[in-house]
Amino acid sequence: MVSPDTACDLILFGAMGDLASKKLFPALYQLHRAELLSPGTRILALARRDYTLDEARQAIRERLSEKLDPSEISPATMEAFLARVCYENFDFSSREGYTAMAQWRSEGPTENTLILYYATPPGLYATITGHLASLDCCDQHTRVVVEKPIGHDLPSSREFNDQLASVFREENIFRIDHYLGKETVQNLIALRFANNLFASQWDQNHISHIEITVAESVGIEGRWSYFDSTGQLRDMLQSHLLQLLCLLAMDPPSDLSSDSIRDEKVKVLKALSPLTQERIPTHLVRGQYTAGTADGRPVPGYLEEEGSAGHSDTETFVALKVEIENWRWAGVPFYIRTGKRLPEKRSEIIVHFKPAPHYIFDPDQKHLANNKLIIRLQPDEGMALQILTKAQGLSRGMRLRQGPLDLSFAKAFDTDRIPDAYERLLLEAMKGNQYLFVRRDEVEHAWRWIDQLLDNCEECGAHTKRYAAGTWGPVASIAMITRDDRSWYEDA
Ligand SMILES: NC(=O)C1=CN([C@@H]2O[C@H](COP(=O)(O)OP(=O)(O)OC[C@H]3O[C@@H](n4cnc5c(N)ncnc54)[C@H](OP(=O)(O)O)[C@@H]3O)[C@@H](O)[C@H]2O)C=CC1
Ligand SMILES: O=C1O[C@H](COP(=O)(O)O)[C@@H](O)[C@H](O)[C@H]1O
Repeated sequence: MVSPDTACDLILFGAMGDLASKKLFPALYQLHRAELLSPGTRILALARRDYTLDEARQAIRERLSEKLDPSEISPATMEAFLARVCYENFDFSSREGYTAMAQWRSEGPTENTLILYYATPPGLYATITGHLASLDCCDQHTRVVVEKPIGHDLPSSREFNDQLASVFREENIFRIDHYLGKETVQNLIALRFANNLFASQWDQNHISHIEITVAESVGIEGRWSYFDSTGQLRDMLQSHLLQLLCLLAMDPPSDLSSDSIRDEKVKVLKALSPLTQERIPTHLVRGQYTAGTADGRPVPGYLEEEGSAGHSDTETFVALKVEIENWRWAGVPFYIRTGKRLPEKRSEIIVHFKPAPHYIFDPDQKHLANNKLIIRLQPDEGMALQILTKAQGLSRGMRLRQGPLDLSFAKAFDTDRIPDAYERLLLEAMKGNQYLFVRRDEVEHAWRWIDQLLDNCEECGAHTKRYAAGTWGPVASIAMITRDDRSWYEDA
């Protein structure tokens, strides 16, 4: 837990945007409510709209009321939280406005740690950094929190990382991948390295293959122009899915320090087998949704979404087979898929263990033979280990039955609420702990792998395939895994 003594001056660039309304202010409010913010912590909200301080606080109050459960709001707590918040409006691209920010900073205690949070459209990150540098607003202790995407490809991410490095020290740069803040994602470290049962079985001797599914039922939610120039590969695979893969596949770090964990993740990224042009037809499926249904309602196709240009080959779904070229994982495929407008919001990892070396039961039950560990990241956070037992009853002989050892975190630990990822991430940034943030070399190795994949797709003229909203992606995704005599978990 963070010491509430760590007083910070948190400056939020883009404080009236979607991310700030949906995630950042609710997370800050929850930290305040849990008394995890130091009494001395101050928040400066910056945006373009011309609000007075009262209007800005009212806007934040309304957004919090929409977002939080009524039981979490008390007028006294809300007012005490809002009293921490100041507001300034200016255009971040013009130098002048930054003086108001510097003024606010100079009015507070100088010992407060300065944290700058970039929650603006990514096109503004470089401009803001440039102004902060030229106005001498930062010192060697200033921290910066940067939302994804960090660049659009390897060259642009390097350029931006170089610029950040010219102003901030790497140990003060907090690159967000909000999946790392999710409790269930952090639990991968506990599961793997606190339980020798799993630690000793976590390799190609015992595991046949692993599935990672991050499915969303939403479409692109009014972000057509951002999404169309990005796509699911860059938006989700380059960041969240590769991070999940790293946490699943990395070797044990020698301790829990930021660098020990990140060193191990980098080794995985370096060992990813390239998706060459020869492999693209069998190892990669990209899809784009057409009209269909979501939660029982008809929904438009990607090309009919608001803001659409009417034509595009951008993928809203991707499925791929990834191999890791090292001793631990040789010959173990990782099947990964993620998409918009799938039947439900569900993120889960399925670890398929190999069958026992010698099989003595009815041959007609051999299909049951593999143990599976199902890690539910969201919703119904928890995990289940599918094991084989004897089917109960006198008439059944030695028949096998598969059943789960099921652990639902909410039920087992009587958790009333699981903290949102941003609560954890803001807390760690205030503490100065980087283990849940992405280091420069991780971002760049991830881009290197994604760039070659996209280049190879283009070279071999691979196009996106269509799937109806409300289905599990193009049929080619099922064919990809069926070719290996396997199936995606929900089809099993
Ligand atoms: N929204 C989400 O769920 C997620 C967002 N992100 C990332 O977070 C970042 C912010 O996204 P999001 O909140 O959706 O963006 P929005 O477009 O909703 O918000 C942008 C904010 O920046 C302000 N702003 C924009 N241009 C200027 C300018 N020239 N001068 C001053 N203020 C400006 C806006 O001010 P005003 O409102 O006054 O115009 C607004 O407060 C992006 O990098 C995005 O990729 C990452 C993960 C999820
Ligand atoms: O970063 C992003 O993540 C969200 C999905 O996050 P989740 O926590 O709801 O699983 C995704 O919708 C968005 O496109 C992407 O930019």
